[in-house]
Amino acid sequence: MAESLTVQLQERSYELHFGVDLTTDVQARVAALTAGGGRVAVVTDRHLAEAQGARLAAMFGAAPQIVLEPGEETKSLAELGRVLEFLATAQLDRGSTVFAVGGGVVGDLAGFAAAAYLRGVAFVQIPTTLLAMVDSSVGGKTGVNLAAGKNLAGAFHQPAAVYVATDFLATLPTREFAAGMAEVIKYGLLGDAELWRQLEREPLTVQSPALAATIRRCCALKAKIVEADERELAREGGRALLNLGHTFGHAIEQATAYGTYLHGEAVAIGLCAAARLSQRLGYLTAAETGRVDAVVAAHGLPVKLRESLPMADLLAAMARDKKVRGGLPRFVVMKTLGEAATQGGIAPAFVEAAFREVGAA
Ligand SMILES: NC(=O)c1ccc[n+]([C@@H]2O[C@H](COP(=O)([O-])OP(=O)(O)OC[C@H]3O[C@@H](n4cnc5c(N)ncnc54)[C@H](O)[C@@H]3O)[C@@H](O)[C@H]2O)c1
Ligand SMILES: O=C(O)C(=O)C[C@@H](O)[C@H](O)[C@H](O)COP(=O)(O)O
Ligand SMILES: [Zn+2]
Repeated sequence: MAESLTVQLQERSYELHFGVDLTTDVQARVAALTAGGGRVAVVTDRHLAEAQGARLAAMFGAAPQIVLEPGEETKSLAELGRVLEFLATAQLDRGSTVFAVGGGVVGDLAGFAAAAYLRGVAFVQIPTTLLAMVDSSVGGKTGVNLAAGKNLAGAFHQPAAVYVATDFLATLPTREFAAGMAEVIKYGLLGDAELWRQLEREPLTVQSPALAATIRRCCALKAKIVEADERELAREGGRALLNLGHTFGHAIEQATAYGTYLHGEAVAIGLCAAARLSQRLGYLTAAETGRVDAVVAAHGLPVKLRESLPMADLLAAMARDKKVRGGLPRFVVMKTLGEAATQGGIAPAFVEAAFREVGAA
């Protein structure tokens, strides 16, 4: 039996359903949609289709399906065009629903396609990676990368529902599970000291009895933040707090052309850099920075760049961060381990020093 949680956003409110399998719940939704005359189409990727093809067939039967190549390169304008053409060929109308079944790449791309197709159709998220379960399937940020930078084109488009079936994780590679843990660690650091202490006491694994409850806890925290600042408009704090570690992390992803680090790995290094910046600003002690490194490493994630990257490339990428205002960067810093804040006016030397300490040249 699925447990649920509502993301309260007036007419855009929706349920997150948590459980194991959830095939019958998804079948029931598809049946209700089609009985009402709606069409459905499925966007997924090749790894998932290979690992969970039987489950996809059980959920969606003969519904039109597009299988994308896995990987961050798929979050592109070219692939967006392909998905839009697929939706048109499948003759989806305004009463139709797109199902995004996969990790954050599928969810971000399919969600953006759903936002753009016919100027907006419904979409449902079925996250199949840890990262997508705790973060990308919730909150309605959709989009693709541009040559100029990460997530530079997109839309806020909330899903109609999210089905979090944790047993999808049984086939997820270990490296991908660890990447999802970077976002879990982020939640602990930005606003859940109890979760942070739990991760410090004992690293979370795919076998942990606490895993399902931890996924729900992260979703509940994200839901609260999104409910308060859906479009990231707050002058301070607000939804931008979910960007902890990302100003550095996105710069690392972009400077390596998305080919070296998974998003979660880049965020992990970004969290370690953000801790160093927070230390320089007088918020964290050296011992606390060490504790951030220790938890990141204990979850199989990098604390430093494997190979040095030119500072100029990283700073150029940071200049395109969405938190920049009037040409000036803003950062998410840790006031303590469990509380974050946004801050502008930080000396560039502090930022560069933090980046150097995690391996930038
Ligand atoms: N929209 C948001 O709020 C938000 C939040 C965080 C991250 N993101 C974005 O999400 C993306 C990263 O998502 P991700 O970490 O899920 O990566 P991903 O979507 O690339 O999936 C990771 C890999 O796991 C495979 N896979 C997925 N589910 C599987 C399963 N159950 N069994 C076997 N293999 C499976 C995929 O094919 C892929 O190879 C990045 O583009 C990032 O920017 C978006
Ligand atoms: O939902 C949010 O808000 C986030 O910032 C979550 C991040 O984990 C995620 O990586 C997001 O895609 C970053 O968005 P961006 O606006 O910095 O591109
Ligand atoms: Zn992220």
